[in-house]
Amino acid sequence: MPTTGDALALAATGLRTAAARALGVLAAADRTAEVAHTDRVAEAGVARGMATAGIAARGRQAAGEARRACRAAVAALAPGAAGAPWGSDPTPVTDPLAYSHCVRIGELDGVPLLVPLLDRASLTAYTSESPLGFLHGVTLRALLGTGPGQLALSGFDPLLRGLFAPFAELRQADPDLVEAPGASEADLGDLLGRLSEDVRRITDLRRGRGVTLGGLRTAAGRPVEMFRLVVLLDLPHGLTPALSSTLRALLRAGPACGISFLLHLDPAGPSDLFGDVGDTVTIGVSEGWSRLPGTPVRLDQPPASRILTGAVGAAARLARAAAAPSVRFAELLATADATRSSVDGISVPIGMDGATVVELSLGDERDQRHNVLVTGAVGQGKSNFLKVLVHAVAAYYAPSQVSLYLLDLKDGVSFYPLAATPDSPDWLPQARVIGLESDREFAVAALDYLFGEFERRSVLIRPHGDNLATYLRAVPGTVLPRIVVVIDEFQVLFEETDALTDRAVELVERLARRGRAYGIHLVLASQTISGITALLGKQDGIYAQFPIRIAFKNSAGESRAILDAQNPDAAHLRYRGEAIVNLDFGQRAANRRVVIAAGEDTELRNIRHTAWTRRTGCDEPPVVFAGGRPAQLADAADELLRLRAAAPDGPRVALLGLPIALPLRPGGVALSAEPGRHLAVLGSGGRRAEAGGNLAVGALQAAAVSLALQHPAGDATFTLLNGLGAAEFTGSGTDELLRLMELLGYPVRTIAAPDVPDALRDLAAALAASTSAAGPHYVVGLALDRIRGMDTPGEDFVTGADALRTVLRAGPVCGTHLLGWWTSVGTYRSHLSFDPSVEIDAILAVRVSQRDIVDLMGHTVTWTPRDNRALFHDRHEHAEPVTVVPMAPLDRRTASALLRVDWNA
Ligand SMILES: Nc1ncnc2c1ncn2[C@@H]1O[C@H](COP(=O)(O)OP(=O)(O)OP(=O)(O)O)[C@@H](O)[C@H]1O
Repeated sequence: MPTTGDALALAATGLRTAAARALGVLAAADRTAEVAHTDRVAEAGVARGMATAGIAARGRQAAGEARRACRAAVAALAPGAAGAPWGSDPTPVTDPLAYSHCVRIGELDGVPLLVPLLDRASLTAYTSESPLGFLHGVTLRALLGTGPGQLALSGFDPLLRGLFAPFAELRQADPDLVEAPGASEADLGDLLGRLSEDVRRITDLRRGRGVTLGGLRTAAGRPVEMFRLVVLLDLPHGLTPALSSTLRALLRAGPACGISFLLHLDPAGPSDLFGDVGDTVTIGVSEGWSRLPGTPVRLDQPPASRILTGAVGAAARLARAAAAPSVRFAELLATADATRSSVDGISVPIGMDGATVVELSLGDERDQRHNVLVTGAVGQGKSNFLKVLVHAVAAYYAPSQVSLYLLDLKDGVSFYPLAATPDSPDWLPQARVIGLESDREFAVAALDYLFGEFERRSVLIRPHGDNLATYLRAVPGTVLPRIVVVIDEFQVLFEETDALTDRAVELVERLARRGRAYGIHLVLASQTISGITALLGKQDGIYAQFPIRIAFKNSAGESRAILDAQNPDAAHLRYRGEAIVNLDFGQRAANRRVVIAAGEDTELRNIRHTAWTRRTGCDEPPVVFAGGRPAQLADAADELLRLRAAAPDGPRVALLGLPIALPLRPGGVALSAEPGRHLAVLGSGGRRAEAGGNLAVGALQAAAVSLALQHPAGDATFTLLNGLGAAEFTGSGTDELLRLMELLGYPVRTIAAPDVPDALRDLAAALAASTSAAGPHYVVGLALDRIRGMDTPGEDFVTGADALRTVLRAGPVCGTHLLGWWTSVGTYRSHLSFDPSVEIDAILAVRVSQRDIVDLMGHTVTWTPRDNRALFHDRHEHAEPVTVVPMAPLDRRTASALLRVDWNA
């Protein structure tokens, strides 16, 4: 970077060469320069050069070359927008060491007129007009020409003109960059006092080196201290004789310490108060003109407010990015080789406090902490922290030492890469359960499962003083990993007022309170914990089980909610990724400001891959629940093979979907010979493709195919009663079903809607006459409520509905089972007898209202219809209904995948 001296020399050389070459009047130019030199304005050095250039150029027609020379000087002295006319979108410089030695204030005969500023001088402007436009222009130029976050603004605004209002965004980015201007004499005294301190401190830094702050920064190659521009309005307001002399001292000593002043004086006051002090340039501003010796200068128009706010915004963004401290995750993990033992706890590095690496320790001993609460406003680094924590655990602990249960209750994608994906076959072996876009049901199911694990462990560990470490030492060789349960956006668990929330509160409370003894630790993260009403009253009880509090930047209210009523410090954090880490229930004295490591994607991928290749004895991939995706029958191949192998000895199971429970395993209705072993699918099913297509039809297709595969001997028949129109038949993949069943060896007999009542009458008659089982027969009914004539008596005075009831009553014992879908619950009721539950045990409700659910399943059951979910109740098997993800309708891909399976393996 050229120094000011270089640039001045450059300007002078350019000027002289240009002048000499053009006219050979170097002497005259020098004389002009000399004239200018005697003037106080030109004392400021660069202004002198520029004025000279302008005068020389005007006088000698060497404007072109002189201007070129000037341009080079301008670029060096006033980088970027500091020296350029206002364009439409002035941008800040990005070099952290750049600073505005000079700023442009106008033009002199077509030559930019620069005045020296940072590191060199101060500027006094006399004007009786509003000075704000001029001062904002100079301030903005200084800001844009100085490295991001390297110029701080201080001010005095006794008439409350809104001195720094346009710089509010910079203040938001970093409050240290824009101090709120003072207005009273006391404020001015305080400001000048602090500045005197700064000058003393920076003078100490420079001692013996004879350089300015800018020189010191250049020599060090890094930003040592920042520059400060002090804008004082409406002087001599507030200026006592004592303060005046302090200010004079600061004008002399400040610039070399990086502190320059921009003073506005009212011409009605004492004239030329500071013009003779140090390197202060004085100009008078009047209607856009300023007078230099003998030469009127056209000042630049103040920047338009759009330009001003846009440019300040750009500077603020750069300042924010440049200022944020960053810690590389890889540096923290230098020696991670997955060999740590979790017997006595888990300890992993998460960030830095200054030069100290900060570890997070989870354990049960007196000096350890067992559960963690995390909050932070949107985008402040909470998800990054959870990723860092999970990957640090994977880097230090083998799967035999730690198991991770990871639930994301929002649409977050943070945990997505931990499971195998189409692009990368590896998965994180420490992860046992990954819930992506989990809903409350899945989270509660996971907590239920963990509570089962808690009870299992309690039987083993209780005899050993309820202490995991004692137990593991007493029974060497036992593998009992510590469990870390991470729930992101955990407040979703408690959002409703229903039985599920009650269960969630109960489970979280129990696991938080008692899980520690058995090596179960909770990490609960949320944007907000102040609004969790379900925990009101219990709050102290539950949160008292979370000694570790990690608070990213948030509101003061949230800070007090997560830390302590007396602890608003998370609101004062400045950078994203910075957090208060507090191991003492949020007590303010225990606050530690930590820069959490930044988990960069490639680093995280490498950690996962290493963990995956090292996964000895852990070949089971994690259970992945992707709550937003419909279930696919092709994914149930393992379960189908198991059912097929068990088929000769037990009832066949019609698979319908994925019950939300752990272990996550496809489920359905077992069709034994007992009365009532049929299935009713009720509700509209939903037709939107993005909601998984018609899930009622999908569930029935899955039921048919899964039953067929459980009759390896080919000893079953299938009949389809079709109430669907042609378009819906094809659109719902039912033609695909027929094709697949044919290929599997089970051609389906399809009965068209008008023939259904007769077909039912025939079937009822055959069943009534039969005394022994006629062989398995599955009757699949689609849209049975759309079949006309079900109530019309036939020749034998029997209606289709009568025949249906006979089939339901007489079917199971003969191996005949109905799997039927009714859109309307009312029609379903009218087709069956007074109490349908006598005839059909199992109901899958897809898009059924709460009122109908109460009617069908009892008044204690609550249900909100939603995409991709159904409520399943098999009266015979379960006391309570369960939520399931129904199987999606068949398509060509699923059918091909099913055909590729070797069912006889
Ligand atoms: N410790 C950090 N160091 C550096 N950059 C970070 C750090 N933490 C977060 N960031 C940056 O901030 C961005 C937002 O972080 P993150 O997604 O973790 O925020 P969040 O609080 O989880 O947001 P949300 O609530 O929207 O999920 C990240 O993309 C990352 O670039």
